[in-house]
Amino acid sequence: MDEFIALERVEKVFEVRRRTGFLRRERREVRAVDSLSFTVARGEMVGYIGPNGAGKSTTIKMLTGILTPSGGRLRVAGIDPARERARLAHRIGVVFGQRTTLWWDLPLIDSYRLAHRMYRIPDARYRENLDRMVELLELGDLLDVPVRQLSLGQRMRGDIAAALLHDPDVLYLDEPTIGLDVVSKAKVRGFLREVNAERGTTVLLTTHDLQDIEQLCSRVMVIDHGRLVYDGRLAGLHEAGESERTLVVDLERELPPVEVPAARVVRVEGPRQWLAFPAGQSAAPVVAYLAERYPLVDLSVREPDIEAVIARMYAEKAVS
Ligand SMILES: Nc1ncnc2c1ncn2[C@@H]1O[C@H](COP(=O)(O)OP(=O)(O)OP(=O)(O)O)[C@@H](O)[C@H]1O
Repeated sequence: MDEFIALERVEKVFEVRRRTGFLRRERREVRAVDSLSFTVARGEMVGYIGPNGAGKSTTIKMLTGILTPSGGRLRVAGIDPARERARLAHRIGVVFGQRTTLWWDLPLIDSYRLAHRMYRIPDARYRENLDRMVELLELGDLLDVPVRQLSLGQRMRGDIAAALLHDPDVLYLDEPTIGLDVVSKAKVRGFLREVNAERGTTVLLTTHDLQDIEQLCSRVMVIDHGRLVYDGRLAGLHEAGESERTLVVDLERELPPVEVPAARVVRVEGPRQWLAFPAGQSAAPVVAYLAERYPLVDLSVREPDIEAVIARMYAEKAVS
């Protein structure tokens, strides 16, 4: 397999100083990315998802060379991004849904002319690419409009075109459909599918919208606390099953597994028992039932792990 993006035990540790008193400061390490390994083949479209603070942006920043890893080995198109950021820039395109790389006060076309010069795109290729983008992203009427006057959906299409004019081999998309209406989302997704099929562009997509993944990516990676917790087909996440929460109960003494409707004992350790129950259901009836019949000392509820959460989110999306 042609490994276009390769990470081997990549780490990123931030040192943060926190004020803990009038003159006291505490140093703390945040392990944003922790021994992360994966490869992406040329032409793959991969979803990269996880909860807030999971380490997604940090990964993308290392892949573009903005941040240097604290450890491990990272390559994009055979290039070490942190060492050869300028050379890599010609091979990658980046789109941030929350920020624009376009010139705010200038007509859209001026940002493209600048990219033409900056990336030294051959004239014929520039014209060809621009024409194709204008056609596919319906930018014709927008080229002479100052960027600040564009709607969010128009601006996003403008940004995506800007990221692709220099024929990058890989495209990083960070929330490309955030805030867009249904029609604009469909346009952006349709275009990305087209670009991937037509040019074989490798795409790494970060999103909180699982429909982006569903419609674009055959593979999804889930990151949590800087670690890869799932890598496979989206259907696999789906099949990860009905997610469950866990009620941990401490009884006065060791007892046989408790019997509670709509919950089942999954583990017993001395007087402590673990009960799984559907995540969508309140813990209150289970707790009330237990409290009435068993000598309870303490209890706590554990949320499902990220895979299960994402499986459930996906299941809900699929139904709605
Ligand atoms: N420059 C920094 N200095 C210190 N800590 C940082 C820095 N950048 C990120 N972090 C921390 O690293 C962790 C991972 O952050 P990151 O932005 O990569 O997460 P994310 O998955 O992109 O989250 P979100 O979905 O909210 O954008 C977080 O705990 C964050 O607070």
